[in-house]
Amino acid sequence: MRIGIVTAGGDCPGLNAVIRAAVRKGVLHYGNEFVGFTEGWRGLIEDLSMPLNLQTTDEILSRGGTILRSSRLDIRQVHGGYVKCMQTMARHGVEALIAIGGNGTQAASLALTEVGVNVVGVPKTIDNDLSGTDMCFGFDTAVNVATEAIDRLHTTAEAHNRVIICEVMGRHTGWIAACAGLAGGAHVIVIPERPIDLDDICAQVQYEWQEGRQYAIIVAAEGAHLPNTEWASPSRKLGGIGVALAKVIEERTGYETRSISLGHVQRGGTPTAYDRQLATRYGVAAVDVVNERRYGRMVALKNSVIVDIPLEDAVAPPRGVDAQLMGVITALRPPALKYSGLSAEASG
Ligand SMILES: Nc1ncnc2c1ncn2[C@@H]1O[C@H](COP(=O)(O)OP(=O)(O)O)[C@@H](O)[C@H]1O
Ligand SMILES: O=P(O)(O)OC[C@H]1O[C@](O)(COP(=O)(O)O)[C@@H](O)[C@@H]1O
Ligand SMILES: [Mg+2]
Repeated sequence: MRIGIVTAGGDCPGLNAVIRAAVRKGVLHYGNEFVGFTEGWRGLIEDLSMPLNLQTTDEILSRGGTILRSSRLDIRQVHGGYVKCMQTMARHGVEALIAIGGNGTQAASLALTEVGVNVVGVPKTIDNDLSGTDMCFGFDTAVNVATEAIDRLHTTAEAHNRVIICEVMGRHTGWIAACAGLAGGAHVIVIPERPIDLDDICAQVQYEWQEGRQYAIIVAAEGAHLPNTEWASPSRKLGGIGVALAKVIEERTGYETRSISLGHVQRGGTPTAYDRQLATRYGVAAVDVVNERRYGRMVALKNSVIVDIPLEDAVAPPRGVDAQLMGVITALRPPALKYSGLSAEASG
């Protein structure tokens, strides 16, 4: 059987590990042949491809990004987009497609499945919020990068008696903020699942001064909503919430506040060992499902075991930070803090 592979949406570390594993299992155990469609769905629409075999996928396990490149090109905006994808697959003699991507990619895969294309999905999003799976590869790497940054921010914040805000990725959900914030000992964690309560944040910051620490680290997911500002809408352009928060926190508390945004540093570079092994397990499972001809499925991690689920389950609303993790965050702070207005020592 000839199988196509595509990577679409934002990249994340581990995409190459999935590709390598799928190709190795497929070639060595099923006699499959592979073709890689490049630049996301553009590759299928415009017939852009590269050979995938044991040689072209050698030595890519630890490499970040994707040898297939990626894009957010929207098939729905291309006239006859789905038909063009089918025609490209037919031209290459491809019977089935492995689509590695997030909610958008899985939605496109579902639409292709509905018009008769054989697709198996592999879950990918740095935000770790894809429905139907407990974990996406790339997330662990991002959490490690963010944690190291937060560790470093502690010492410089302490040296200058400052509040420092670290803005991390997380469009709809705050998994990176929550996990890196906990791992890095952040004093405040701000996530999109809960509207920002400025009084509460300022109260937590003041607490760090009252207790004698005299500095504070805030980790904020870039998708967090700041009510009554341009950062209120869930559909706004991402980026900038840290700067906005820094201004208002400094005004309200009187403490000098800085903000940094980690941005795409979180998505670049080599995957952690955890992400390499998870991505490899997904790649092997995907090629197994394809060879069993069980299409319209996405491989997933459930309770530490790789399973496969209907694509319909993957396109459900994003999976937010769960109540237990929220409970851990609140367990580490005093229960009833109250913002007492601009602090005397800061204003004086
Ligand atoms: N509801 C949808 N139906 C069909 N295709 C979609 C849908 N949403 C997104 N896509 C396609 O999937 C691509 C990747 O989606 P995007 O959200 O950018 O990345 P990801 O797959 O990581 O979520 C989009 O550019 C678009 O072509
Ligand atoms: O790569 P872009 O287009 O700048 O998008 C950045 C955003 O994409 C994400 O990395 C994840 O989005 P996807 O899962 O759709 O790829 C967000 O966390 C991030 O803020
Ligand atoms: Mg998406």
